[in-house]
Amino acid sequence: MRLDGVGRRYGVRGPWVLREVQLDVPEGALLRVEGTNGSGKSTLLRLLAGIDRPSTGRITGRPRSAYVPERFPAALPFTAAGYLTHLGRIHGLRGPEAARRATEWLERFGAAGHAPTRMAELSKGTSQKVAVAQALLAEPELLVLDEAWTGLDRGARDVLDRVVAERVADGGTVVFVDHDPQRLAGAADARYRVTDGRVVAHEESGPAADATAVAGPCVVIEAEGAPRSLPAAGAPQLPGGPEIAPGPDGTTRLTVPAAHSDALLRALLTARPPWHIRAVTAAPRPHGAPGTAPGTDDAPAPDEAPLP
Ligand SMILES: Nc1ncnc2c1ncn2[C@@H]1O[C@H](COP(=O)(O)OP(=O)(O)OP(=O)(O)O)[C@@H](O)[C@H]1O
Repeated sequence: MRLDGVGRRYGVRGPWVLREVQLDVPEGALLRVEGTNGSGKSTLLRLLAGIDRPSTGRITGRPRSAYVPERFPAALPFTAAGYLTHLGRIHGLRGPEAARRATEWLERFGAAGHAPTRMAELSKGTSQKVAVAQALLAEPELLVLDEAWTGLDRGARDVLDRVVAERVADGGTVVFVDHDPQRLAGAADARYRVTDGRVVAHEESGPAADATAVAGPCVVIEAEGAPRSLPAAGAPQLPGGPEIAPGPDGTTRLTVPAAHSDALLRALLTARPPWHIRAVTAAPRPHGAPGTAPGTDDAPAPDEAPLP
């Protein structure tokens, strides 16, 4: 999909919220959109999802899209399962298949018990699970998530992380906004910032950053996944060649120079089956420094401080 000279303003005399936006949205990519409150992120996402039209410019090549809005209209005259089944039918699914998928998604997000609850009576979090499920029902080629994690409990947030990784691994595209800078940390293929009505790409770290990375700080990733999908000791074929050791509670601890942590997180999230990231922490000493042997049992505990 391509946005060419796209602008959007609300009302013929309203200020331009977006101006001259040039953006390529490739297949099989995860794109993060950032910006301050009111900068126009939701406006951009609505245009991408096709539920709003540009005031000027063109959008071409739109794939089959689904959207989780920032505010979901919860007071609808349906039960949770009834609403999802209804939407599944609108998306062209046959009744039984729509009902099956509705149940499946509610189960996956831990909301199966609320299938017969009327939408107006759902808690905010459960209502948000329905909002996410409605977007996933029809397996969209482009999934647009506007703060979709907000209000979800931890289990459901983790499920949504995995679902995003699965969609991208299957060749779909996901565009998301989230207030948590650690959301899907390192997994995004590109990050864009909406600022002064423009959509600008974030600069990625270049080769110079990589050159100094090995001597720099480390990151410890605690993850859960299929142990046989990673080698038992050092893994040069993984980004950054992480040191690998058993972590707490059956997790695996991967220690990698900070400059490679984004790429490693992406590799884990898009592995088949995807790994579940339990924690990402800064390591106290440089990777490979004498006595630190990151990831081994006698290594000093990593700092608990979250990464910046
Ligand atoms: N339907 C609308 N009618 C009029 N103005 C609107 C409408 N939607 C958004 N705006 C205005 O467009 C600007 C950008 O809003 P938008 O919701 O896109 O920003 P945002 O970056 O998503 O903000 P936030 O981080 O607070 O969610 C704001 O000034 C907002 O008031």
